Amino acid sequence: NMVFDYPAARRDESVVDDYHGTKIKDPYRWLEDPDSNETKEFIEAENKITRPYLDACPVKGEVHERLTELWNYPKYSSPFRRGDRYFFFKNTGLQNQNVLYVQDSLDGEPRVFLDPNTLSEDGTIALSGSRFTEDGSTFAYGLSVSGSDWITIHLKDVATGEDYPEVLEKVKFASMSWTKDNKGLFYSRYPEQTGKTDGSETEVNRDQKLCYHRLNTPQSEDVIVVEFPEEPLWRIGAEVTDCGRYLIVSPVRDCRDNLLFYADLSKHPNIDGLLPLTQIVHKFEADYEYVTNEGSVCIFRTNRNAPNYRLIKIDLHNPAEENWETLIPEHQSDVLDWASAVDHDKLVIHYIRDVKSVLQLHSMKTGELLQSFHLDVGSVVGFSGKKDQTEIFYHFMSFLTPGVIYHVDFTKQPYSPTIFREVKVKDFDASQYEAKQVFYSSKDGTKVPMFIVSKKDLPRDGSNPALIYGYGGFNINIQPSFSVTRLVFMQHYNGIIAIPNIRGGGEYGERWHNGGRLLNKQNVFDDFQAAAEYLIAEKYTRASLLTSQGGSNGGLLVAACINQRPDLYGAAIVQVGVLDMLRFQKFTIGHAWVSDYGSSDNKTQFEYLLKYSPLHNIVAPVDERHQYPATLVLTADHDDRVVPLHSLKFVAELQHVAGHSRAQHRPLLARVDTKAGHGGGKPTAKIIEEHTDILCFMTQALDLKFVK
Ligand SMILES: O=C(NCC(=O)N1CCC[C@H]1C(=O)O)OCc1ccccc1
Repeated sequence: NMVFDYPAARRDESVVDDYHGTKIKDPYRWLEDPDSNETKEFIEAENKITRPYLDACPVKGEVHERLTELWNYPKYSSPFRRGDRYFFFKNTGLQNQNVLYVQDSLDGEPRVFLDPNTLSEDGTIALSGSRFTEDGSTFAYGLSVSGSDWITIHLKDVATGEDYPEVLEKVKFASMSWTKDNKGLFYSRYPEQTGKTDGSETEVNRDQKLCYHRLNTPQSEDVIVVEFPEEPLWRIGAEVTDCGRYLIVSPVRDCRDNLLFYADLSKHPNIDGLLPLTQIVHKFEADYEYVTNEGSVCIFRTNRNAPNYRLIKIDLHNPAEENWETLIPEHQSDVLDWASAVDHDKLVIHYIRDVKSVLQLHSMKTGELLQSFHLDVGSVVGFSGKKDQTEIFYHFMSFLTPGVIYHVDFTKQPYSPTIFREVKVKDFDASQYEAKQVFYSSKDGTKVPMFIVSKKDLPRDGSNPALIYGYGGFNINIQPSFSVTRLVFMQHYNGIIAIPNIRGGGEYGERWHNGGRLLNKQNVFDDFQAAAEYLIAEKYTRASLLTSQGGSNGGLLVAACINQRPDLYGAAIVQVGVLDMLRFQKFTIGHAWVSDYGSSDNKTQFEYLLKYSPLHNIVAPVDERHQYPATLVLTADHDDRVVPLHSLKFVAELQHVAGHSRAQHRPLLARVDTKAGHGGGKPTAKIIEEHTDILCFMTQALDLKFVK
């Protein structure tokens, strides 16, 4: 094995924090300053050892070439009507950013409406959020640079394609919603702050305001319409109702539960100051999401007294909870994932049943089931339709289906879906592969579902490399999806893909989320470890051929799991991970994550966090069996969702504690990208580079054979 000369990063033993009486050292605190020369030199030194290791992979060329040719298939979004035009996103295959097209009819000649690829040479400027006016005459769109969460909002005249002169700045986590008179836009923004706001800064995001922008005026004339000055960490969501009369305001303080207010816009034809709000939900106890309304009666999707979610009706003119009515009651096992009004009096409802998508049509008046739309095993990954439209489109995908877009025309009975568009991947024969779902037992006996995908008829003798991917948090559901990179791993390495739907996610509603957060967080790691043990016990693979992979909260998962059970994995891929659990809330939007993690400001939660925080639980391997798996930590300089300092401090500590141990032969490396962020909006070229490096890391670390 190559011996690694890890950078000798300075350890400042003088940095000691006192958490409720417990002293905790933080010797790499200096790595929290992204602008210091010392930090820049550290990053350079890390890339200097990682780059040669990855480039030494003998099959790097083949992997890159194979990823590129498989990636090169046309990708489409569902078409959507705005005003009297249709729009859809398309990528011919290798374009860095998807292109927005417009057509005058579904089979009309598509014309480029907005091509973000023209905005930068390297594709690092991405479209991030957009909203058409009700009449489809104006298009508000956000642009993000180098993967940052910060966007600037631009306004385009749809007929001429010309941008209005103003640009809205200091926007992040913005809900955008036009008034139905097409004259102005509600959006959320942060105040001017000292220092950079380009996504490379780590300052806390605070004091978000809801503003109203009149089209064709400078941002300086915008009006603050809603603010909660005594709650600097709240983010303010807002949406104009379908009828245009009300503004629904939903403040959120972390990543679950919101309050509800509304403003009656009919009483304020001139929006020139703070809007008087009527509060209808007064406590952070549940999620409430506006679906549609009929007059003053609004339909919300909520988990209030319904962990699997339900639809309720709230009359804004009589909003007390005792007057709320249930429109669609909670299903005892299916999770109500989203609902959308269509064709005036119907609702399209998406359920998740054992991690698979179910799509149904219900009556908006009675809630009764009208019909189901048949789906194969897989996921609905896109949808378009509106209350006043008589058609819908939905986009289906699965592990072995790259994408099918269905169309339902409600002007014709029966409502039967037709295939609007089906994409194929060159020389991919799905019949060579199989995707199945198994249920395995976790440490506490909980049954956890797991998808296993691979070539058919692989030997069950532990000789196959496997890749186990997890997330486990924030009520997020990891449903089946099509991935070219996983296809390369299956096709050319005889690899097995395993995706356990571990607790912390929302696959089984709020109970599943609660079972994997706060003081239950260890269940998430136990579920993941049990999945790895299952794969080994069932002889799908063996520890030395098993790679674990996760990003962000999933990066935390992978890092915590290799600390606790380094013997279970041959390699570990820790992408943009949350790794310093004692300090995450101090940077950018980290404070929003306390709903899943708790906070070190709370003694009980501190003691729990300290037990699994990746940065604080690195131990030197006592023997080769307990050496860390080959570990690749990835981050990027404009990640302002999970700031890079997490990865830098973690890899410095890992190299210091484990890297210098005689028992540690496997590499412990960091790959720090530039002009890149948390992942959203990443150009295709950068994605292919990164996935090539990950497959090359696995090839080198596990000595895998690439078969043609
Ligand atoms: O922080 C998150 N989401 C959670 C998130 O991005 N997390 C949570 C942990 C690390 C990282 C991840 O897993 O991607 O989004 C910011 C936001 C904007 C508006 C309203 C609420 C929240």
